[in-house]
Formats: sequence, structure tokens, C-alpha cells
Amino acid sequence: MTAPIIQLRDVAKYYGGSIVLHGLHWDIGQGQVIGLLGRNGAGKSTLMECLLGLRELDAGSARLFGEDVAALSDATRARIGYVPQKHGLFEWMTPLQMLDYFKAMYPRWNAVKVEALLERWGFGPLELGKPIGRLSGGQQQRLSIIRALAHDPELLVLDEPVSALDPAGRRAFLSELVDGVIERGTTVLFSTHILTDLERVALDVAFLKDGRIALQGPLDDLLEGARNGGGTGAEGRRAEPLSLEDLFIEVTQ
Ligand SMILES: Nc1ncnc2c1ncn2[C@@H]1O[C@H](COP(=O)(O)OP(=O)(O)OP(=O)(O)O)[C@@H](O)[C@H]1O
Repeated sequence: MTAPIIQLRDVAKYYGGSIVLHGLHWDIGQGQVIGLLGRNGAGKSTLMECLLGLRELDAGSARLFGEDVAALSDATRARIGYVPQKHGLFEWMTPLQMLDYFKAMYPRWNAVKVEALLERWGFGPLELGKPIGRLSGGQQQRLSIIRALAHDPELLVLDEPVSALDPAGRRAFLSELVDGVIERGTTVLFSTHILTDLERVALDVAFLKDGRIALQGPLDDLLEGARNGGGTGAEGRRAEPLSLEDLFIEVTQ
């Protein structure tokens, strides 16, 4: 069996006195596509930052591609794409300058893909020539996604990647995710509060609650299990079909 792409063991993270993650074990295997769900403040961003080595753990260990995240090699870093919730793009640069800057860092930069995405996602000469700080929130989010996809990462971590996108932008992103990313066998972890998007894309969902992964499984199985009264503690078969929204409320309350 191949080693998991993401491996978390006994992870704990505190902010001051408050515990956000604790006793968290999680393995994500090659090619898995997981939607991470949890209430506001449950710790989804913190978990993603910890597993990428962007925040120091208070206990436990996190490994990516078998390497400790505290000491990732450049080669492993180049296999990862990340869209943070606060994208923090270089606001004084134009999109072209920023993409050129990142291109120099990645041996596997896919210039054809970048150009195609820029064109499809509405970056004409006007947008490409403006400082990023003067683009709209949605345009900045699109650019952050393009940057994360540009080097054909083997692991893609997306923290609420569509929160600023209009419905057309969300649809375009989801179709790129399904046809251009998941099709290639990329391992994907993404958080969202837009459950309909998750139903279109995620094969598995994981619920973060009380600092741990409280429930995880293929979306269809979880819904079926919940309808039959198993898995979420309900008794007897339900008369009403259970939606992902119902399941979310039941698991995370
Ligand atoms: N830098 C920080 N310093 C102190 N507390 C923090 C910090 N970052 C996050 N927190 C706290 O940790 C908890 C988890 O925050 P986090 O952003 O990880 O949650 P989330 O599940 O991503 O939330 P949301 O769905 O609202 O984006 C929250 O209570 C938050 O206030």
C-alpha cells in the first residue's frame, strides 16, 4: 500500500488558552478528493495551515508525501498547490508580473494552461496590466486559483476557494476542478460552505468538530447511512430524504 499523501498524528493546536485541534489523526491517500466541512470557527483554516507546515503544531506530527512538514524539501513543496482563504497576492504587481515571478520557482510551470485559464476566466489586457490590489475580490480569487493550478500540483489544498466568485465563476472553477484537476488523479482537499458545490465535486466529505475529524466517508454513503438511521445516531428509517445540509447540522451541532 502506498504511504498517505497527508498524514496527521495526534495533532494539537491552541491559540492562547483555547484549543482548536486536538488528538487529530487523519490520513489522506493518493487521488482522494475530500470536502472539509465544519462550522465557522471549527478550525478548518487552522487545520489546512497546520498540515501545510504554515503553523507550528503544539503537539503531534504532520507529514506530506512522507516528509515532516517542518522540513519540507523544495521538490515536495513544488508538488503542492494552495489557495488560502486570504489570498495575499502581491498587490503591487500586475497579474503578469506575479505569474512570471512564480513561474521562475516551479520547474513544472504549465504556461499553456495558465494562458488558457487567464483567457477563459476574463483576464484581458486591461486586467493583466493593473496592479493586483486594484482588481475586484473575485478577480483576485480567480488569480489565486490560477497560481495554485499553474504547476500541475499533485496535492491541491483549497480554503474556501469560491467564496468571492459569482455563479458563473463558480461553475467555471468547478468544471476546471473536475475536468482539469481531479481527472489527472490529483489529491484534493477543499473547504467550502457552499454545499451544492461540494455535492458536484467531492467524492468524500469530512466533518471537523471539537478539534477532530468527527465523521468522514463517501458523500453518498454518509447520506444513505443517515437516511437509514445509522452513522449519525438517529433511530429508525427517516420518512424525509436527508440532504447534505441536514447532515451538516446533525453532525456539527
Ligand atoms: N491567529 C489566530 N490567533 C488566535 N485565534 C485564532 C487565530 N486564527 C484563528 N483563531 C481562532 O481559531 C478558531 C478556528 O479558526 P479557523 O479560522 O481555523 O476556523 P474555520 O473553521 O476556518 O472558520 P470559518 O469557517 O469561519 O472560515 C476560531 O475560534 C478563531 O477565532
